[in-house]
Amino acid sequence: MDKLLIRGGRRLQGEIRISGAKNAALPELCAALLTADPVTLANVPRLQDVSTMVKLVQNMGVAVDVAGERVTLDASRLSSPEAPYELVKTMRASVLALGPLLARFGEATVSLPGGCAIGSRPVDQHIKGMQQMGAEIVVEHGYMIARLPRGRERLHGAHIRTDMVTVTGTENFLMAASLAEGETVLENAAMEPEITDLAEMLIAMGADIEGHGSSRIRVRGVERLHGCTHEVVPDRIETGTFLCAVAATGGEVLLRHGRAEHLEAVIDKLREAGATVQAVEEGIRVSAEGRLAAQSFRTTEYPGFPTDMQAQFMVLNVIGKGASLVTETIFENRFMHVNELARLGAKIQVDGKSALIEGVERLSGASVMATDLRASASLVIAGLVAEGETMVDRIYHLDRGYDRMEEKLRGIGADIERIR
Ligand SMILES: CC(=O)N[C@H]1[C@@H](OP(=O)(O)OP(=O)(O)OC[C@H]2O[C@@H](n3ccc(=O)[nH]c3=O)[C@H](O)[C@@H]2O)O[C@H](CO)[C@@H](O)[C@@H]1O
Ligand SMILES: C=C(OP(=O)(O)O)C(=O)O
Repeated sequence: MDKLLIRGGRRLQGEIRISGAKNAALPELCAALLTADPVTLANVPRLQDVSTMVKLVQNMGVAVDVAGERVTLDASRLSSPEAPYELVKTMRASVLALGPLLARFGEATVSLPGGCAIGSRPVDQHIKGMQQMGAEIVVEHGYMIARLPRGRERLHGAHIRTDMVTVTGTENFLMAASLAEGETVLENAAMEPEITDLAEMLIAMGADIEGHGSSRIRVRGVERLHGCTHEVVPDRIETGTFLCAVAATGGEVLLRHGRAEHLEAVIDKLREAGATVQAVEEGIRVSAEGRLAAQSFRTTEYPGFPTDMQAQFMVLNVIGKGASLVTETIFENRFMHVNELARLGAKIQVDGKSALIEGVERLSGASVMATDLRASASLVIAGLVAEGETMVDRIYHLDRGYDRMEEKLRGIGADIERIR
């Protein structure tokens, strides 16, 4: 199992190129199932989840050609509309196959994703929404088995109001509604930039969508969608992770292609902490010196502070001046990094949904274990500032969602190597 060895204490200086967003690329790979024409995605990040999604659609019979960051998919023929447990268990986003399969082929068998390290993560809203659009769904032997009633060829439009804001739920409904008969209105829709990016791709395929980026989206179904070429939006969470890394170590870095307008809640907190963050033509420029001021925050849906940035920003608080309170409102178990950060010298007390952090002047290197994707990223940032050596184990979590993170960090002066 690969590990990362980090020798902390280096300033970060230079330039990093931000990759395409994992959480946009994954639904967009599934959107290729909606058409018999070839679809090309550009700026696809090279990471494990993308390889898993490619495997998932190949397993259904989709022809996929991967050429660096360009992926072309041809779903003209499908052998089996199924997402098996073996693939779904490693990547929850596999549930995104449900909407497109049902919409185009009228049937889908998708393994229930189950829980993961950060929480229970049910898919009841996905099921309810698809049922409202006319699908018959039974859950048996750990699978959602979905089909259209006898005599029906397409899903139908519906008025869907989810009980909570769900990102992949909104994406599943958007894809399904694009090929459904009639109009669908999504209330309480997620507003994340990845939703907007997916909607723009679907529009380029011929879909009729209005209101994406707001909490009310209207989709008028069309009979067929055609191929397109679409460039995946830059990854705001990768961008935020590197912003926090530079703010923690000190230095000056340009994050090429980073989009400040997608990260306002994080950037506001970084500025309040004392970092300089500027939106420039090429991306985002960040610089910081010395200890910053700890910042309290609570995670909420976009445009609030993203839960996917909670663990990384917490490191700034751990080494920041003063006390801070971090509240996680999206997932019930997203403080797995706390005990590992404590091994490096962090002072954090968790009480239910909140973590009370008392800033310390220094961290000292130790062996730590990654427990989930963003927890891994927080341990890497902590390792970059800790004195001495930090070994981060189980970095397969990190590889799931970061495109060659250690190479990018080495490029800006970090002392970090992968031990195989
Ligand atoms: C591939 C992808 O894009 N993943 C992101 C997506 O995950 P994902 O789409 O899985 O997260 P959701 O937005 O659906 O989850 C939000 C909350 O709703 C709950 N819920 C959701 C659906 C459902 O049917 N029932 C239910 O109870 C979840 O357990 C969670 O507490 O949004 C999360 C919240 O921004 C991010 O952390 C993930 O990085
Ligand atoms: C939680 C995340 O991803 P996923 O939904 O794929 O588990 C994440 O990207 O931080």
